Amino acid sequence: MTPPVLVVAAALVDDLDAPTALLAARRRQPVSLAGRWEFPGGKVEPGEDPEAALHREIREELGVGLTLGTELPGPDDGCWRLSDRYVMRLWLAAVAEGEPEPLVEHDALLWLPRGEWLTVPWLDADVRIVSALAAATETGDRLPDPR
Ligand SMILES: Nc1nc2c([nH]c(=O)n2[C@H]2C[C@H](O)[C@@H](COP(=O)(O)OP(=O)(O)OP(=O)(O)O)O2)c(=O)[nH]1
Repeated sequence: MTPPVLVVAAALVDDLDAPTALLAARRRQPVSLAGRWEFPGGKVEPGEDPEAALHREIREELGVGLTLGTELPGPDDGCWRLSDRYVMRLWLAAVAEGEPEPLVEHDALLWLPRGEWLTVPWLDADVRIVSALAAATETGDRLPDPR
């Protein structure tokens, strides 16, 4: 069986220590996923370091530099299973440089205030991840430091 492809993505927030706003990105393609919201990111290339891939993808897709925060580990060997073909790793991140714009893969970006993170139609696999992220970043329940 072919091993799943690793996708890396960023939960971009306004403040890594006390996140309130979360950036959602609306896919423009393929048609089957267009109009649904996701965490910006993409596939890790063969031999590529996952964190380097995340910086590359976000630079390509949103035109910004990142400060990476802690990873939100998932229940599938530390990853989040998206489908038979893909698993995802997700990091909290803040914009270090630039202003996010929907350059390539997306046709809209939205900063969602806390309490409204689930109010847009996320890709199916992302719904439980957004819920887990909201729970993990509630005030007083901080994720551990990344390193
Ligand atoms: N980037 C991203 N992909 C997701 C999320 N949730 C989810 O199910 N996926 C799926 C959609 C795609 O089928 C798959 C791969 O992601 P992608 O299409 O963004 O990868 P990519 O940017 O490298 O794509 P491409 O250049 O090859 O077109 O992961 C998510 O939150 N973010």
